[in-house]
Amino acid sequence: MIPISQISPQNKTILIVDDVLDNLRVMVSYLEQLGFDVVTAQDGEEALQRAQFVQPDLILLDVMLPGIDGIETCRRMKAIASIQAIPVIFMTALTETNKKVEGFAAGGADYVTKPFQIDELFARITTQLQLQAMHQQLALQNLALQKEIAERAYLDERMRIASLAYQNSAEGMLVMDAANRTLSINPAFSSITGYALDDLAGIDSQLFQSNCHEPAFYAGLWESLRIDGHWHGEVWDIHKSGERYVKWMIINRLDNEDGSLYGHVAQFSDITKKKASEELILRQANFDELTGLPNRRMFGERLTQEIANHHRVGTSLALLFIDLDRFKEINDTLGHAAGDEMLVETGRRICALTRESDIVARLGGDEFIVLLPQVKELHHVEKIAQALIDSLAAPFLVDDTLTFISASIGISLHAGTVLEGGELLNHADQAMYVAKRLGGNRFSYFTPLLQQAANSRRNLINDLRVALNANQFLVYFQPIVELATGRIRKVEALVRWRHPQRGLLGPAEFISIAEETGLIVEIGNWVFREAVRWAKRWTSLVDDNFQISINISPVQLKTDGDMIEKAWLAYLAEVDFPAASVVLEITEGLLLDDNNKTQEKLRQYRKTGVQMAIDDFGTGYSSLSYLKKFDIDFLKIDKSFIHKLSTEPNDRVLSKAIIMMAHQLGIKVIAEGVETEEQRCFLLAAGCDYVQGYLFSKPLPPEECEQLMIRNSVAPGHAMAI
Ligand SMILES: Nc1nc2c(ncn2[C@@H]2O[C@H](COP(=O)(O)O[C@H]3[C@@H](O)[C@H](n4cnc5c(=O)[nH]c(N)nc54)O[C@@H]3COP(=O)(O)O)[C@@H](O)[C@H]2O)c(=O)[nH]1
Repeated sequence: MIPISQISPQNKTILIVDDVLDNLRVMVSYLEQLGFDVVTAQDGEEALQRAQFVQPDLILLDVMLPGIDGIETCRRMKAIASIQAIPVIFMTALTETNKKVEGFAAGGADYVTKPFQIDELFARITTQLQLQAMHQQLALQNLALQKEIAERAYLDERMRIASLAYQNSAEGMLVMDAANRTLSINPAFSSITGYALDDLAGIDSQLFQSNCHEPAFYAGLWESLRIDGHWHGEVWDIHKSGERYVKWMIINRLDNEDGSLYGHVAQFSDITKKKASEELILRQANFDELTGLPNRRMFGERLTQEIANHHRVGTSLALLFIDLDRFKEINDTLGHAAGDEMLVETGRRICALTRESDIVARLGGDEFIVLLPQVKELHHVEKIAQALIDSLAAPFLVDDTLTFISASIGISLHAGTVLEGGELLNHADQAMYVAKRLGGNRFSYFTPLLQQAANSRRNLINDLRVALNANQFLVYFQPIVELATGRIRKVEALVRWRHPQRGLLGPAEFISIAEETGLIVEIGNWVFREAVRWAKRWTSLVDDNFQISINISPVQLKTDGDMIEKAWLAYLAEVDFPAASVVLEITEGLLLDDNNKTQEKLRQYRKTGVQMAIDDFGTGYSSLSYLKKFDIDFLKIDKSFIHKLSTEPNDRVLSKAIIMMAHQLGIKVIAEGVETEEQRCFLLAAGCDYVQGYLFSKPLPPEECEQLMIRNSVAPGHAMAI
């Protein structure tokens, strides 16, 4: 409570509302003498405006006013938020007793009766000001109190949430004092470690010291906590049951307000299962499931490391590529389980003959590899290779049966020259094939000659990559002649590569590389468009039944899923060339391909109207039943067959039989490689439909082929060779 004596008129403003000017003058002069600031108003409306504008500390309000009286003025003041707290003292006449009661009801704080004693007026003013000051003080205290309550509630809520999180966290938590005694643990701690608070309370927890790690590990941990106040990492620990587990743990130092150590808080999660599954994934990615040996991926990594090492240290390293001879037969005759058993035993025998520093891996199938990282003498490599061959030639006991197998080993050496791992492996692979070609059960080195072939192959691959954009491909055409009339009815498109250094190359020199590298897809698409472009031009020279034969590689079919449906048919529509005028030449192998997708694809092509020819018939399975199944239009008897017609009576019989059976199946026959008049006559007599070969023409550049066709259309002949 502020004593009255402390209420000073200084800086206190009083609004006097009275319509009698004399009254106003007397009161203003008196109150100003006492030190108050005074403002005046002469009616209720003016009083309301001034009060809001001036914000006085107290209002002296006459009851009797013109317009709205003092009671109503007070009532309106109490309804205005900005001034409703200002105390109002009514000034009443002696006779207005009833007005006093009304004044209190309207919100008045006090009253003075006119004519008033000056001392009484002062006493009432200061009392109201004092009360006002007390109200304000109380309001402030109230505000502070409310703030404190809100803060406390906020802190309580935070504590509640923290406690909920602590109790329900999936991570184990532990709080320790400065002497590492356990103060508190949460339920997850107990479920991960098996320990309850009673087991640990007050005891030096030794939490971080299960001795699963070397002492230096724990020393490092404590050192980090001491210096950084923080540590995190993987810790192996022992569950109360005695089982080992691994956890991911974060430890933080807790300080008192003065900076001294309070203790530590540790939180951790059990990562044993996660780690085990990570290890399993890593194992599956890097090791062969059957033999447990490193797989191709891991071997590749180790080889790269060893080559880098080799450059640093300057030693030689050797790769031994081991492939079992006739392993397929074992699988086919004894079954895959027996094959697997042999592979496991093969891995064991190889490991038994190598040192720990050597790397043994299974690349897949029956291919194993040994890397000898520090080769000092060549004869040492040979000794190991021979020992491996001898060991693998020893009988295997599979299913209580003694089984024999042998191995071919290719050796590549890395000494001096800078080679990449893949290249080294490739060399060993090539050398292994040489050993195989020599009969197997032996080893062979990667030689300079093989090296030369490998280099030239690599160059050819590089050249092939740019050949298409450099317009180096050409299409030659070879006529296919109707035997009965001697007329050219079809031409076969045959690709050529005009190599900038090596001249004109035939497909035998680059198609297999194009297939291996996948470039055959782009090349094949280009050949198709080029062939169709010329064929369209030639249809008018021959007739509407004129056809263009285009070779298609199995790789094209397998790589570019909907090549024919999309690109080729769209091109035919674009240039308005009928699908039925295109014959796709495929090999018999494709029909026998177990892959349902390939077979389905062939059937779909057939539905588009494109015709199908089986190329090189007679060199493979020669299965006529497949031809019917796939609705084949033409069968091309292979040139090797035709070339032997004059010398091999059996081939003559077979050729006749093939032609007859094909006709019975509604398939037309084309004989390839017809070089002599004798062959032509025989084929004519045997009822063959078409012939193709040097007797009529070699494959020709398009312009020359066109000239030949013009001549042939005028004078069909038997021998047209130019
Ligand atoms: N995927 C693709 N493969 C293609 C493409 N172009 C060709 N090829 C394949 O290459 C094979 C060899 O073709 P090529 O060297 O052009 O040989 C052809 C003829 O020159 C040759 N032939 C023709 N007549 C005779 C002959 O009387 N004697 C003889 N010794 N050889 C002759 O045969 C080849 C054509 O035969 P074929 O294709 O079997 O009808 C070629 O076979 C295709 O497989 C291509 O664009 N894509």
